[in-house]
Amino acid sequence: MAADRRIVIENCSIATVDADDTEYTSGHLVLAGDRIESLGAGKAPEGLENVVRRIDATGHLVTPGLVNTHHHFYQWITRGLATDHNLFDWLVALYPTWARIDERMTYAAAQGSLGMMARGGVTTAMDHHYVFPKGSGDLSGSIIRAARETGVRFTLARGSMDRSEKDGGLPPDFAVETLEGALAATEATVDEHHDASFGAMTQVAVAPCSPFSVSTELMRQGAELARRKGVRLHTHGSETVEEEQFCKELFGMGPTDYFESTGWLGDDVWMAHCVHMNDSDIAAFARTKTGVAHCPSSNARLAAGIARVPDMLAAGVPVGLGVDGTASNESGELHTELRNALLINRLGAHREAALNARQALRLGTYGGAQVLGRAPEIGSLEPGKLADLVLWKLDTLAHASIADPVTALVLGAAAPVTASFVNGEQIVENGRLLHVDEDAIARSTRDEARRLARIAAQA
Ligand SMILES: Nc1nc2[nH]c(O)nc2c(=O)[nH]1
Repeated sequence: MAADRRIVIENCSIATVDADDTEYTSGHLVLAGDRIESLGAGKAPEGLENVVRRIDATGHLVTPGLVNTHHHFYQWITRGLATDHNLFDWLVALYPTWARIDERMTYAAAQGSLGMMARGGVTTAMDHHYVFPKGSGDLSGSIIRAARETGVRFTLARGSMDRSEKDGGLPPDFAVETLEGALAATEATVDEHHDASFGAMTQVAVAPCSPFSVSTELMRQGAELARRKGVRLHTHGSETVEEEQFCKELFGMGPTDYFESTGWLGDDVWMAHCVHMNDSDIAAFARTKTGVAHCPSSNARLAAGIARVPDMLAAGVPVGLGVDGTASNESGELHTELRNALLINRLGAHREAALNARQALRLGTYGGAQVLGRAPEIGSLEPGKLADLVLWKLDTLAHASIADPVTALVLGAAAPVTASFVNGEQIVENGRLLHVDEDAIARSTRDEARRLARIAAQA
């Protein structure tokens, strides 16, 4: 949209998620080009020029677009398998299938994962992709293409594994890359796809998978590579008691100390899960501003435990929310994670207000932007920020009797998305994706899931 073309949204509740948690019961927003030009209480100012569209958003809450901070898109075509396993057993059951993915499968799975999230209010997504079978094609390119087509802002965390069974790791030997191959391919992906500019639609992070699937050398050199290139670092950390035991046996220390010893704490790092953290681990994350991708549904599905999010927030740790891969969170939705984060953390802390609705919304918006390093641009509704926002319909049977819109959004049923914008461009209307064919994606994900199951069964 040209910079002088304006969209006016009026008559809505607004939760800005700015530093003061400013909210308007009945307000307006003016979008100009790709930015939020102004917002406030009451009607938009009279006499605005070049208004190309006026949206009467009566009955809606407008929030910043949701930001997903941890996912594995390829798992969209292996949902519903190994349903009663803990993390290590689940991984061992699924690695042989995952090691057979190819470019067509990865593209379809990325379309499915992105489509499901975008329909539910996600405007910024990430994919931690760490399985690169030999001869499987341009997997990273196919994932980035799917993100561009869907219209969401995107971070590809180029993952890798090089510690297989023969080196004491968990993955089978045929599922991993070499140290040199993983580093070279990661660097090439950064060079080809990373955009460091304000408002970038595609960024790349360096993302070796986890302590039990990655050599210490790949952790160290991966961190050096990321810092040389000025990109962020991502990995799984402290997810289960088994991982903690693994680290103590192999490295003689717990996961957080191991990460610190390999250069993996810092304000350019975010880690998924962080369930098994003691006080000194949380203090180390807070001191270094290392971010956390909290994935409550996946942690429950894999019986991993409950991350100490209220303690992390109190200590000043940046925390966002993650769907996680859909082989461990079949719903694939982020808006339900707002509710699950609130409920699960109250259970974990045994405290009624351990996390409230506004904190949950902040985790899914500004917190996510912080951990992805995008907080100057997105995550809150403020003049000058990019126009990434969602109109949630709260005036139907599901929500109309709840007076407070943020409570309705977080604690109520999953709210319908009337419209969702990225850079001021609409990508969702009435819960349907505008730029891609949802029904065609449903068919191709079904077909690719079946093809993968067939190939894996024959291997
Ligand atoms: N929840 C998940 N944890 C993981 N650890 C690891 O090494 N891979 C995974 C994964 O796919 N999901």
